Amino acid sequence: MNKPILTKQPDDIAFLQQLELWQESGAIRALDLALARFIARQIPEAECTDAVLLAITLVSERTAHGNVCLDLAQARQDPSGLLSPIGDERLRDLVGQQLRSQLSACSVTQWQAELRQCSAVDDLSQQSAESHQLQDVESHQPQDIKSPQLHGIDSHQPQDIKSPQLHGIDSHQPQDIGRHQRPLVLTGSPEKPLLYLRRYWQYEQDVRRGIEQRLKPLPVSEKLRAILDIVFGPERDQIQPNWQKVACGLSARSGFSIITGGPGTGKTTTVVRLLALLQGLELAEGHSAKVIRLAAPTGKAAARLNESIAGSVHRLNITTDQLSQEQQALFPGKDALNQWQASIPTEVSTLHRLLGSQPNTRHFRHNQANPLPADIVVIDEASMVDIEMMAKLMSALRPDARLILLGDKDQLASVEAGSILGDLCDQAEDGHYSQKSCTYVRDTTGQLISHDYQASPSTLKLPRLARMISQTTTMLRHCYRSEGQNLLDFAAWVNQQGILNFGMQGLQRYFEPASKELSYLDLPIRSEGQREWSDFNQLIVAGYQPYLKKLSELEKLENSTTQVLEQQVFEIFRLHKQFQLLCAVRQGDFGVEGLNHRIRQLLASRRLIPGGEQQWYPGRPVLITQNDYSLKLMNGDIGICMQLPEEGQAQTDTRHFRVAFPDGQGGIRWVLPSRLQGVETVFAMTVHKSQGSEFDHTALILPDKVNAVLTKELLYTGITRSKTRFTLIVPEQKVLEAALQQKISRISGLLSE
Ligand SMILES: Nc1ncnc2c1ncn2[C@@H]1O[C@H](COP(=O)(O)OP(=O)(O)OP(=O)(O)O)[C@@H](O)[C@H]1O
Repeated sequence: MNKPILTKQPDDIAFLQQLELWQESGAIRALDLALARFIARQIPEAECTDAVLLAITLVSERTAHGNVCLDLAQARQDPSGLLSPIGDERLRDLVGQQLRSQLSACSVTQWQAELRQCSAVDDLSQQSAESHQLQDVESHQPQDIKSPQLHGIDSHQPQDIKSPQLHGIDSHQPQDIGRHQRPLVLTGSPEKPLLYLRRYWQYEQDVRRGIEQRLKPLPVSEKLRAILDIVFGPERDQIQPNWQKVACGLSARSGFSIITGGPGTGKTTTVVRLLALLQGLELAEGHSAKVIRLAAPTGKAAARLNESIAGSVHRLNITTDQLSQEQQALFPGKDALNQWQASIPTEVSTLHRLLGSQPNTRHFRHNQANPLPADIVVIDEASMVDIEMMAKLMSALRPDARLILLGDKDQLASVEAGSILGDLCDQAEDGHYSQKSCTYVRDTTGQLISHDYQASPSTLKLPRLARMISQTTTMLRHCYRSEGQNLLDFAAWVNQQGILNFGMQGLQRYFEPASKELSYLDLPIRSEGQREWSDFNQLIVAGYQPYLKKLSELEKLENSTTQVLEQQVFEIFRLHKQFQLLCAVRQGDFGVEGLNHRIRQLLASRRLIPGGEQQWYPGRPVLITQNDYSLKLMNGDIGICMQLPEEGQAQTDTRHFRVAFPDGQGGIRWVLPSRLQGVETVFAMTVHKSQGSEFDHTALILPDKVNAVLTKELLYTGITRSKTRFTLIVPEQKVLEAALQQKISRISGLLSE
């Protein structure tokens, strides 16, 4: 049955003209409009309703803001969060009013019905759970999603949307678009209908499948308790339950597990003990050790885990005389213990490197066809992993490989779409452990999970997958850090949105009287509307002076050996890590761009760095913004420009700039500035970019206007980048108040029934 070939021109469609205005106002991207136009060309006129085009535009626009899909009911009920903020007030009102009138023009039921009728939409919403499952399997066939044409739409490259291949679809009959090639997927329940761009739907399916196939409880050896006792040593603290032990027990019986917790709760310590437990179980049974791979989403996070995991493995040091006779029988002799300890890896790579990223493609060397040769994979800082990367990781794992995710669920979600760790840990606070899990934990770890964390009637209301994931998730609840307690208490207050109960007085409690750990700076407006920056300047100079002073000594170094030089450079990096200014936004006087400029001028005026406008100068700290495999530099790495004597010519005056980067293996990598492509000055850094890093003292400056990116998660992430001191810089108190009340809400269907 052939439908007529289309003759309509998108320019004839009044709603598309309205969308042009939306794009000009900044409410949607050119890409969102291009997608709506493209699909309008492909589908019969009768299907091309305003409601359909609106849904396409919104789902595309929402993914740019971190959402995996569009919840139609929620969009209709609360349109305030839809579309990007519009600067021009008149346009804001006009576009807002147009959006509201479009949304109120049809009910959610009608909206779904029109989408179902549309040949660009693959309707999975009415399928039974069983056929849904079948669909998952079917849709996994490579031709569904791997065709370059569809990657064109999905990968959001406008030029691909106009690719001849896609026009090819246009010039043929639209009904020829196979169901599995339709660019949109409608799913969810009648109460929560979800519309996806197919690529994101597929990613979510891959992640779900990867988790589900690992949730079946694994057999657990009866030696578990004995080995766990060796790994943890004699119980010193009386905190009950010891959540670290609970985490090891729950993770040991599942192919998928999550260990979450705030700063200093012992995530790294616990994962080292867990890996020791898993390897110990293998070795005690006479099997060979498992292949373990450790990874983190950025170079910086990988380097930090590298450091802390090496320390934790070292502290694990188990000796024969510590063991009882029964325990010695499991690991007879020093060699067996050495072999056990050596089986725990300390090398951490980035996730991209682990999967084998290939230049200029979204594909990785390791995938379903060429799985990663690993039995156990640990991913740290998992909150930073977006849905695409998680899906690629799941596809690259062997079906029998264990996956362990570590991270702080309360931190900012990934920059790209998805908030996987947050979604998976949504219920972690309350535990929801079943009776079976509690009995298992008691029998294998000796820990008693109190009633507060056991399953309750509310557990039954959770989706099935959420209930299952709760049984393999542990939230570490005790902080073992000896310093910065006041700072962590404040972070917890921000995270729990204390402002809703205690107002701003609740916040003052932490800052008054000013403690060494927490300080508060405002930037009052003095004369002629000018702000008073003197306290800020003092803070910045005090923060950056130590490393810059040390750097100036370096320039005077002559005849030094490489070793001495490197020691000096490490000292410069140590001093540099003492302080970091963080910003919430990029643009404006209070954003990264304005503040980098201001700080450069300030430091030059104090003769701490050279004046002038040259791009490179000694003391310039830089952040790598894109992976560069040839230089072995990863997104997030920080380097410092230095002026050094040329190697072998120390006594001459020939001096050159080099950018120094710690190589993560105890050495320094020197790079010519001209070779660095994606770098930016980092006197000021966004909170997003600071994820995975830690500094002794961080100062977080807020902008002077309320902004959608200001959320409690952003504040929490900024505060927890500090080890010992935190300074909050607030030009306008109402902006802080708004940020404390705002929560990130990202739409996904990961845990939907
Ligand atoms: N059970 C414990 N008993 C005593 N000290 C502990 C315990 N667990 C962790 N620690 C100590 O607490 C500190 C923080 O531990 P760890 O680095 O494992 O935490 P983390 O959650 O990974 O921290 P971060 O948030 O900084 O990544 C370390 O000094 C560690 O030695």
